[in-house]
Order: sequence, then structure tokens, then C-alpha cells
Amino acid sequence: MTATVGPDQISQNAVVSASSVFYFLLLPALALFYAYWKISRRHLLELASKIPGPEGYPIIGNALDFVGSSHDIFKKMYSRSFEFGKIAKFWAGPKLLIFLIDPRDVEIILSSHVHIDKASEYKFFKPWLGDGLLISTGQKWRAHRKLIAPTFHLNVLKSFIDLFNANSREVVQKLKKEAGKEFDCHDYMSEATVEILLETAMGVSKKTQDKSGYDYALAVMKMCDILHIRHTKIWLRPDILFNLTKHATNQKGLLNTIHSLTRKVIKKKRADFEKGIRGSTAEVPEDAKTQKYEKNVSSKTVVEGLSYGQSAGLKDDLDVDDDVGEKKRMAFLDLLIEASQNGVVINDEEIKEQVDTIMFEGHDTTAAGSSFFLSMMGVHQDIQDRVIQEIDEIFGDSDRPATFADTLEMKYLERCLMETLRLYPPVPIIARQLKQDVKLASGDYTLPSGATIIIGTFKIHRDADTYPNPEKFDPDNFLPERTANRHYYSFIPFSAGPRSCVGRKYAMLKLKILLSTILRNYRVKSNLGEEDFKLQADIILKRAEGFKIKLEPRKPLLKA
Ligand code: HEM
Repeated sequence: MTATVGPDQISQNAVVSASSVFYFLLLPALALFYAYWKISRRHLLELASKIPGPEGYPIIGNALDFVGSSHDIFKKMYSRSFEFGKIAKFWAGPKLLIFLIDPRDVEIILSSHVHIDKASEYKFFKPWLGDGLLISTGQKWRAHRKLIAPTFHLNVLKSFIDLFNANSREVVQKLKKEAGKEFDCHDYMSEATVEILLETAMGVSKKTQDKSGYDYALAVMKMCDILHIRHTKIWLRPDILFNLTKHATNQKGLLNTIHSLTRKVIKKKRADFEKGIRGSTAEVPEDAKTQKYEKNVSSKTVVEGLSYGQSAGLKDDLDVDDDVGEKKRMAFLDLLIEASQNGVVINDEEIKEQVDTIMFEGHDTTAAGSSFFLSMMGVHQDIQDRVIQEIDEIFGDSDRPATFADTLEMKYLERCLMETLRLYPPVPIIARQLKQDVKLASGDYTLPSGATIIIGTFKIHRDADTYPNPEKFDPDNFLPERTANRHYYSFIPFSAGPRSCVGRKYAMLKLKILLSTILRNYRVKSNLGEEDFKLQADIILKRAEGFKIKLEPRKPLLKA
């Protein structure tokens, strides 16, 4: 009997033989790809083998070091940092991470106009910040940096002083209800920094938003949690896996909250622009205006060997000569809207990306910096006494607003702020992707092209070779005679070089006014010591337990 073969059987056989061919070809293809991958990495592996670092497991490398809560990971990485010298490598799976601590090596990377590419980890910011200043690179970054840096020039910042005062006074009023109780000051600092940014750099009233600045700040904090999860849990890095998780759904909702505020801000500013309105439309109460108190001050920017958050010896594009005198410069969003009219330098989508970038970079960092400062005042009562004494000498019994000249007199407060940024830098690490080999200055090491370089700001700031007794809060670390003897790159809370923080001067000026206004009205207390702080670094350095302080009113409160 002859067996007959039906059409179904024929097509089944065809499928089987096609898949056999596929697997027959797939295996050699995979083997070839693996061989190519190994050969292409030979150079990287060879140079990496000369760099000290912990032993890792096959395939996953040292990825297990990144398991645990945000606080556990931070604690583990910091304690491991003492096992090695000033350079150490880690393997996050196949990815080579090299930590740099020596300021001479850090200078080579940060001062370079070549090594400006951000590490691939920054790509998780893309759905949020697009190609904004923080993550863009190449020609786009150069053109936009050139456009944006002048909008944070000191002459523009001086025009924000009244708004800094008005908003700081509102914080003092809002804090009234917390007097005498333990509470988390970060909530108040976040809300205030968002609202100050809206009224100054964005030039719109904070009433433009339906909700409070706190809702935006909360969405940003939750977004940072998600990004941190993707950085540390390497299996969540591919979009295809991430999109299957609840984090992806949460991210969608959070980005909606964040982007709806930025869209509203831009719409309002455009409408003002079309009506011929320029500058901030936020209202300043009469008693927060400084004009009648402002003395004639020189436009020098350097105070006691420091230039707004970095060593005076370091210069960047924010330190352009003040020769232009009082020449009018434009605030951030005004200038962007005007530049977009010609459509050459920046388009509408790019404006949105830059607004999102400034709103994020400008608020979460400063909220953390000010919360750590208040925590330090609470812990170190003797140091707080000296800050309060300096402020009382400047203002006496008057409740007048702080002028630019006053901020130059706040020398001890400035040293305390620097010391806070040294011990608790809001951006604890900076990461760059190398596109060519780099020879280091500190020893016979060469960083291979393709490696991710981690500038360990937190660790650099606590290096005993630079700072005697490095874990002690000591504002005298910033006395001119001490800063003069230090390597410029041993204090880099705002990064340094061509990609330094564009908001450095803005942040320092605003923080001086905000913090002095709070301390003119309250004394800070704390039940906890620094040893109780549980640090975590989900993008921005925070206290995992919250920034818990207590406030005691000092005298009748400033008028709102
Ligand atoms: C205490 C407050 C602040 C700290 C500690 C801080 C720190 C930093 C650091 C370390 C970087 C480099 C990040 C990196 O390379 O990954 C940076 C970049 C940046 N910051 Fe800040 N920042 C602060 C406040 C601000 C403010 C107030 C603004 C704007 C109003 C701002 C806008 C930016 C922008 C746009 C960049 C990207 C610059 C570029 O790549 O060209 N920052 N900041």
C-alpha cells in the first residue's frame, strides 16, 4: 500500500526543514558574533585588567553589588571605595565602570572639550528631558549651551533678587505651622524651589499651575526613583522588559504631570510674548523690593577665593567678564522664545526639552542642598550660632529684604553652604562615556575607549589626602588660606569645565537669600546626629529617612 502525502504534511515538512536550516545557520552566526565581540573587546579587556577592582562573577561581573535598597547600595559602594586606591573598576555585566577619585585624573576628563559625552545610563532620562542640555552632546549641545549659559549671567540673576526674597518670605510663613514639631523640611524646600524657578527663569507667576509646586516636585522625585531602579537593576534596562513592569505604567502618569506643567508654562510665556510683555510677570509685594536698600556694589563675582560654588581659579562660560556692565541680558525662557522666532537656533520641541531640563536640574538639586544645610544647622548648634550672629550683624532688627550687597557679606553662611555641598553633594557622581583612550596623570593607567567613567564626587569630597578629618563638618575648610592649597578639582559639587552646571551662580545666590531668610526667623534643632543619616542616591543624594528637623521661632516673623 502506498502512503499518500497530503498538502498539510508537505507544508509541515517544509516548515521543519526551514527551521532546521535556521538553527543550522543561527549557531555559527552566534559563534561568529561572539568571536567578533570578544575580539572587539580585547583592547578594553586588556587595559581594564591593569586597573584594580573587586573580583566579579562570570557574565554578571559585580552586578550583585547593586542589589538592595537605595540606601544599602550607597552604603556598600562607599565602604567598598576604601578597599582600593584612587581608581577602581567594576563590571556591571559586560559594562566596564571605572571610578576616578584623584583630582588630577578628574581634571583630565572634566576640563576636556572632547570627553563630553554622557554615559548611556543618562538615556533613561530621554522620555522626560528629550535632548535637553543635561544629556545632549556634540553640535546640538554646544549651540544650546552657548544660547542658555548667558541667561544665568550675574546681571540677569540680580534682577531675580526681589523674587528670591518674596518667595523666601512665603516659605517662612508656610513653616509657621511646623514650629516646635519634628518635620521633613525637604517638602517645603522642593515646593519653594519649583515656584522660584517658575517665577524667575521661566518668568511666569507660580499661579500659572493648577496644583502647587509640590505636586510637580513629587512627580519628579518618583521619576528619579524609577530611573534609579533602571540604573541599578540591570535586567530592567532594556525597554522591552521595562515596559512589561508596573514602573512603565507609573512613569507614563508621572511624565504626564511633569510635561503638562512645562507645556502650560511655555503657552503662557508665548501669549505674553505676543502681547509684547517681556520679563517676569510674577508679582513682588512692596516690602520684598530691594531697590531702596541696594548700595552701589561692584560687579565682582569672587568672594573669599570662591566663585559661586567652585574654586576661584576655575573659570567656565558663566565667568565671562562682567565688562558688559549693566548691559541688559534676557532671562532663560524669554530668550528661548525670542530665539525661536527666527527658528534657526532652537525650535518648539527643543524649547520644551530645555524647559523640562532646567525645571528638573534647577529644583531637585537645590532642594536637597538647602535641606542638607538646614540639617547641618540643626546638628551643629555652635556653627548655627555663628551664622545667626553674622546675619544679625548684617540686618540688625530690620525686617528689610536681603540685597545683592548683603549676600556678599554672608561669608560664614557661604562657607557653611560650601561645607554642606562638600559633605553632601546633591549630585554624588557624574558619568561620562569615553570615545577614545585616556592616559591618567595619577599613575600608569590608561582608560579604554568604550568605558563608562564615574567621577566620584561624594568620595572625592571626603578624601583624607585633601581634607584633614574629612568626615567632620568644618566650614573653615573653605577659609581662603585652605582653599588656596587645594587642587581646583577636589571640590566639584557643580561639576567643572565646559559641562559644568549652568545654574551654579543662580543656585548659590538663591540659596543664600532663602537660607538667610529662614535663619532670620527660626533656629533649627535636630534630634538626630549625622551618624543617624541614612544616605541614598537615587540620582540626587537624599536622606532616606527624610530631612527631619525642628524649628523654633527666633523673633516676630517677617511680613509675608
Ligand atoms: C545646589 C544646586 C545644584 C547642584 C549641586 C548642581 C549640580 C550639577 C552637576 C554636578 C551637573 C553636572 C551633571 C553631569 O554632568 O551629569 C549639573 C549640570 C547642570 N545643571 Fe546643575 N546643579 C544645581 C543647580 C542647578 C540649577 C539651579 C540649574 C538651573 C536653574 C541647573 C541646571 C543645570 C543644567 C542645565 C546642567 C547641564 C549642563 C550641561 O551639561 O551643559 N543646576 N548640575
